[in-house]
Amino acid sequence: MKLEDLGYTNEWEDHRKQLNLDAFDVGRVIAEHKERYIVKNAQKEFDSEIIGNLRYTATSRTDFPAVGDWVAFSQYNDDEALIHAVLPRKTVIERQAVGKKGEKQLIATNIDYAFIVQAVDSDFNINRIERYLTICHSSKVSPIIILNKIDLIEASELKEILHKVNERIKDIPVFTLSNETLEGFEAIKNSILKSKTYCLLGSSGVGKSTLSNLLLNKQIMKTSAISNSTNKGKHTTSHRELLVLENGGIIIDNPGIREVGLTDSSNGIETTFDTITNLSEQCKFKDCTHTTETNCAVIDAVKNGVIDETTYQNFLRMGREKEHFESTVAEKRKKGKAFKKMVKNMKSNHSKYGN
Ligand SMILES: Nc1nc2c(ncn2[C@@H]2O[C@H](COP(=O)(O)OP(=O)(O)OP(=O)(O)O)[C@@H](O)[C@H]2O)c(=O)[nH]1
Ligand SMILES: [Zn+2]
Repeated sequence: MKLEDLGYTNEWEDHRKQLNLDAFDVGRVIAEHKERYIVKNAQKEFDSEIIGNLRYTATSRTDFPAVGDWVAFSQYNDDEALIHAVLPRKTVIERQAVGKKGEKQLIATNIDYAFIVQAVDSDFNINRIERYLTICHSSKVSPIIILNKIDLIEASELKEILHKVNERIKDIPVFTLSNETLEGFEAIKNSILKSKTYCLLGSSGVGKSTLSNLLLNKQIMKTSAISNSTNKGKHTTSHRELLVLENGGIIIDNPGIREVGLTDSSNGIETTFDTITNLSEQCKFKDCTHTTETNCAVIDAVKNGVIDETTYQNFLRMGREKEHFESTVAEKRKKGKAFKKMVKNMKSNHSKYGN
């Protein structure tokens, strides 16, 4: 195996040189568990942790390595290593941290393509597809839609679903699949590119694990415990979340990807709903919210049936969520500043009174 087989490119090599990390080895994080990481290079896997300096200078969770990251590391034992730096990320999939408003949590990095998996029976929901598309666009990950479980519906129903999808979603590949009969499987497998990294997005039960097991020929999914020579209590996860497929594609199958929420998606929403964005240039008011204004090109388009009512509702809802997320971040920053100011005042008072 070569580093390239894990997805390494000249781009990262250039970064490594620019950052003066030549003295270190480079490897990819293939699993993470409680701040311990499995880092893989061309030769082997290392049970790793980050150096203190990286820990102390970290200002948020996103400064820590995540599955998919390229890291500069130094080996200190047969199979143990220290991570010194995370190389710049090409793409990032993140979500709002559970229970922590406004804080982001990395789910996986350096993913090239995301399979958005949806089951055509009970789970099928075009709004949800759009939601995942938004996440992909804001993460700079290229989406590919997979409509799974086609064995559970009639051909005519599938035709209808495909029609709906093609009407609402443009320029994105759509595959149909049955993990059960394997219809459509070869086409998906053959579309996978060597040394490119893929992930699977979608609700629970849509068939993501079944598909990745099929792609992996199953054997590789078996979890094998990492070396016993590592200290007790420091044991890392035994589950690899990044795996190389037989045909050279790389897959990240990661439980964190479930329930991916909407964080600040910069212009992700705008990309998915580019019709709406284009139209909004024709609105009478520059800051039109497309909700109650007169001479709003978007509302008119909805009335005339140019824009689907659900797409419009989705657009408004995501806009509200994005706003909410941004305001909680702003609030946190404000609180942080106020706290710092208070500390500073306290300190200067102390020095004034000679304490
Ligand atoms: N009929 C049918 N059942 C399928 C198909 N794909 C998966 N299933 C079944 O659907 C159930 C859920 O599949 P999983 O692969 O575990 O779904 P998942 O998306 O990984 O779900 P989580 O692990 O909860 O995220 C299992 O019982 C599968 O056997 C399919 O194409 N057709
Ligand atoms: Zn408007």
